[in-house]
Amino acid sequence: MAKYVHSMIRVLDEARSVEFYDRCFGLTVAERLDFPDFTLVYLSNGESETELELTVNKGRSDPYALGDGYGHVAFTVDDVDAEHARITDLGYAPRKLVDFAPGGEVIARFFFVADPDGYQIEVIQRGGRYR
Ligand SMILES: C[C@@H](O)C(=O)SC[C@H](NC(=O)CC[C@H](N)C(=O)O)C(=O)NCC(=O)O
Ligand code: NI
Repeated sequence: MAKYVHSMIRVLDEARSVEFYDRCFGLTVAERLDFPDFTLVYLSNGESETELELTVNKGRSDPYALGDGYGHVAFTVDDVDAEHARITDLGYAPRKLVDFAPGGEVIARFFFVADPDGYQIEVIQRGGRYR
């Protein structure tokens, strides 16, 4: 049985990204592997076994092309309305809250917020199918 362990995104500024994921989602650095050309930073909330891996290519300053393939990384929260207000107060400008009902019935309430490199992060109300 394969075990899902992480997703990786490439970021330009390690400190900026670590601060964003800590302030918005309580992720902290579980492991940091530094090499001559790049650094791998593994973020965890200390409970979930899955991590977010940040790759920092040293000397890279031009923004990554995220393309039209990348969608989002998702978190669930206890109170999505309160988190929307809190992340707004932090100055990260989340998009509006959505009651997502593609077939007429609401299947999720969520919002998106862009991380410092432009990766969209989905924040979903916990409950229903989202434990
Ligand atoms: C250890 C494991 O979690 C990894 O993800 S290492 C994968 C490896 N990463 C790198 O070489 C980092 C620097 C590279 N310039 C990059 O930006 O990825 C790798 O094979 N990366 C290629 C990839 O497509 O992920
Ligand atoms: Ni990896």
